[in-house]
Amino acid sequence: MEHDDHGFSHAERVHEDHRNAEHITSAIRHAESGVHLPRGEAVKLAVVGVGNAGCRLVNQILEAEQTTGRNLCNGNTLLINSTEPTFDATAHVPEARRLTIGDVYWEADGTDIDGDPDLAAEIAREEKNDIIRAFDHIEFHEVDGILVIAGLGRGTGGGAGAVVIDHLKAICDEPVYAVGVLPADSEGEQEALTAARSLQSFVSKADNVIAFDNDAWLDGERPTGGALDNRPEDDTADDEAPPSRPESDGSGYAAVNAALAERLVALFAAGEFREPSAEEYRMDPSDIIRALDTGGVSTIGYASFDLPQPGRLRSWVRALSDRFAWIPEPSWASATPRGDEDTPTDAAKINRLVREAARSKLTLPCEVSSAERALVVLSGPSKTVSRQGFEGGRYWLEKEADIVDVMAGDELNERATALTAVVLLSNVTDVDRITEIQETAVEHQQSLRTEGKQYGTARSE
Ligand SMILES: Nc1nc2c(ncn2[C@@H]2O[C@H](COP(=O)(O)OP(=O)(O)OP(=O)(O)O)[C@@H](O)[C@H]2O)c(=O)[nH]1
Repeated sequence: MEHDDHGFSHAERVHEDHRNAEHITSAIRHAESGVHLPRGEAVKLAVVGVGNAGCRLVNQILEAEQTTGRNLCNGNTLLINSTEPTFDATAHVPEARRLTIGDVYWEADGTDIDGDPDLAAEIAREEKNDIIRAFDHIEFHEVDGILVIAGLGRGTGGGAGAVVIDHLKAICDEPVYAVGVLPADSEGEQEALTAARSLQSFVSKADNVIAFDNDAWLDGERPTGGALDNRPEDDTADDEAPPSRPESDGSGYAAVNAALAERLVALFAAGEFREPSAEEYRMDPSDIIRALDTGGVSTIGYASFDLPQPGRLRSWVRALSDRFAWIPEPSWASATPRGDEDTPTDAAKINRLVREAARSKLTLPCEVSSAERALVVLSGPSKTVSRQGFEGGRYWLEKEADIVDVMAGDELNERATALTAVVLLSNVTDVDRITEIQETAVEHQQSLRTEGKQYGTARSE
């Protein structure tokens, strides 16, 4: 196959020209959308956890920041819950940043939110002043957006979470995104109904909702007889089994929370490492905001592989010869590739990695081609990042996965020990799990009506 001076085949050249034209369009869109993050500046988001799930996940994000050396929120955190979360679940968040709502109700007549989103929403509206005062802990001028995180299947996250988004929108100009956790099927019909309603109100209020499906993520990882499985061992009794919910300390969620936090930090804190990179390939963090501009529901894919590490002696010799040009590098120290080689194997690997990320277990499994926009971020040491492979992966996402608007950028980090691809698919519309939850919700609402029961205890919005 014939290649031009830049090593592109004809098809790749046509694609490259198209891409250059897109860069210009993208610059115009940036100017129009008012997103003006300086290149190389990572996005900073304040993270607000509402309810138990939200509080645990904020804590987990802070832990992921520590282990990865990335910085997503710069300490801008706030927890809002109707019960005091356990210390373990919030250890990384200072006490001053934890607000308890609804205790007046509890003290007056023992009323507890306990799964009731209408009551939770009413409380969050009545305690608006306390919530707004708690927002003082957030340095709004330091952040590019707010991320409200909540489980949608019960009262505090689903009901109060939506009102917290309203309060935030009323006082700040930055976009307010949400992370909404969908309940597992085994939790029951009431949780499905609450989640269906809460998802609808989150989508209408927030600028974008990144969804996480507990059903897909807990499935198969549910420890038998462990905290997540309260059901009888006989699988045939599944239909009659009572709804199961993990233990109240949330220990059964540890693995899925770690996976979600890892993805959120890898995506939003991308651009944090600012090693020199070819300008046209460097990750532009404003693209994250542009990708989320679609509104609707979004999902994240992730793939990574560990890089072979050179032995200690080899890296020491390499470091020496990098530092002092007059010290020649012995051939045995160069046994693993270095520098800017772009071998076909590298290219194929990177291309595969991008595909794997898009085909990986998404935070919300969906039909990838139903996404309106996509953003791919590749992160790793420069010697492992094959530009050709990355372009191939991006090309695949556009053509094979049939997504019209794909943004891409790399983040070179010489200290990384793994090569990572993160894919954000925004405004996905073909999602089986959401359809399933909506169907269960409709059936449950009908059966409640037939039985003459009321949903929730407080007035609805
Ligand atoms: N991934 C994940 N999901 C969770 C976790 N805790 C709860 N959930 C999910 O989130 C939903 C809401 O649960 P909680 O956060 O405990 O409830 P809440 O929002 O505090 O509401 P109330 O219990 O009514 O006060 C549940 O239906 C679960 O699907 C968690 O730590 N991780």
